[in-house]
Amino acid sequence: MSQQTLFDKVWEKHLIEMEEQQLLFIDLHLIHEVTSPQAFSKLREEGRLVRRPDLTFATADHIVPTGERDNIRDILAKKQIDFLTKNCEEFGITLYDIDHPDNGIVHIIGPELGLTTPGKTIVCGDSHTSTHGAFGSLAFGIGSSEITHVLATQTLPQKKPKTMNIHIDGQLKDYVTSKDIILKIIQEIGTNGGAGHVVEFTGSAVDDMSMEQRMTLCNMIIEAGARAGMIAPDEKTFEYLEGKRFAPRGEAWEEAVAEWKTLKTDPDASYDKTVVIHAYEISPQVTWGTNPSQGTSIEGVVPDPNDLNKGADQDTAKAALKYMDLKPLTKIDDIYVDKVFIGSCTNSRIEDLRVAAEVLRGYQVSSKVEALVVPGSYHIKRRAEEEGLDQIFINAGFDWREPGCSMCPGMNPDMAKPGERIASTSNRNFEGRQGKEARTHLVSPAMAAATAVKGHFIDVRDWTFKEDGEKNATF
Ligand SMILES: CC(C)[C@H](C(=O)O)[C@@H](O)C(=O)O
Ligand code: SF4
Repeated sequence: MSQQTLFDKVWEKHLIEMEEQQLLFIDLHLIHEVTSPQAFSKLREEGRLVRRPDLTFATADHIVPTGERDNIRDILAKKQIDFLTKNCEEFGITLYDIDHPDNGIVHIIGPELGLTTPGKTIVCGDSHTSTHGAFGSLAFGIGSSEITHVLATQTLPQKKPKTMNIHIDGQLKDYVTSKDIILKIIQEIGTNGGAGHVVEFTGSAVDDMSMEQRMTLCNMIIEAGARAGMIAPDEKTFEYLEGKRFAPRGEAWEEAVAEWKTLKTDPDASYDKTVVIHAYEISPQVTWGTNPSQGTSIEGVVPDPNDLNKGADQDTAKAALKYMDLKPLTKIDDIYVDKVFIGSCTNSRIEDLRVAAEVLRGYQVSSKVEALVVPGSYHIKRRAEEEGLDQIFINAGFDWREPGCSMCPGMNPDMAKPGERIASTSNRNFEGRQGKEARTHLVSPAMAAATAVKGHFIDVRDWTFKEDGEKNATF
């Protein structure tokens, strides 16, 4: 039999038709309040039902207020929430609504409820659906008409994408995380570098990563234009999933694991494209521009656009510096921020909160900074509170919130003011993303915590620990 990649195996297993347009069976359809209303309206218009409500799950996350839960931003937002509730009731779909104990960001709750498992095809009307690929599933974002199609038929016509391997070898330096790696990858291959491809991450650095770190990696590969990201399941994947609510149990679990173990790229299978990254060369990253590829390491400086390739690179860098109000050659650690946001489907899981709390313990947020930490789900919130992380954040001067997308998309009351500069653990730094004229710098949770204390970017690796466990910052 011919040698296949992980992607080929999952794709083939779900193929229903192999004509020009290939038709895939969809194992899991996730839904949120922003992109589903139109799709349900269309369904109603056509007099159709949801084909597999048992494979469809919904949550409210984007417009949800993380302070007072009922402080919904505007009439449109209120309508979206009400519509989601009504649609789920009418079509028999499980909804983790605003106050449900399982509520959270869609890409956080899928894995933590065990809905996301290896080998599944998973779709959602949301670009960061790629997150679920960390479990060896084929997971990607879809548009509104595709949502209708999946609701009505549980299938999706697709053109087969190409494959790309990003091989990350070597060991990560302390306090360097998969967020730094993915920012570096996007800098290297560009915001279009993955276009038309499903990326499989391999290499010793990926093997060493926790499931949460892997999710961050897959979450952001979409910012390099890729269709999806995938990582072959291994013992860590099985350990993460065992006992989760919707994960198989008993004999079914044993059978599932045996099948999941076959989900890896065969030794002689080839990819259409391969990129190699050395993990040990990577430092904590900070973006300076208005797309995720415009970034550099914490030891670096804001580039001089004139030093970049003439043409598009120069033009976009010039426009970005103007919007970001940054001068060429400014040292990254000389950039001061007004706000710090720790949250989003990229970096709001328990390990993200733990590392940020570890950096923060015993310190105070700078008096010039407003800081906000938003767990990705109620499960994470409760877990963090059990561990006392909330107290570390609160004592340091952070606001401790209810779960939701919060300041990531600027679609709920958590917004930055015009001109404000934010160190953010989210995934997009586009113009206006976190509020009109707001300026976003993407960083890891550890970097965000250290920046909150100093008031400007700082290399979190300068945070050292005394033997008695007390903090001793060496800056
Ligand atoms: C609202 C939704 C369509 C959007 C997406 O698809 O990514 C949002 O989640 C985002 O991150 O910008
Ligand atoms: S946290 Fe941000 S990136 Fe993730 S789904 Fe919500 S808005 Fe999109």
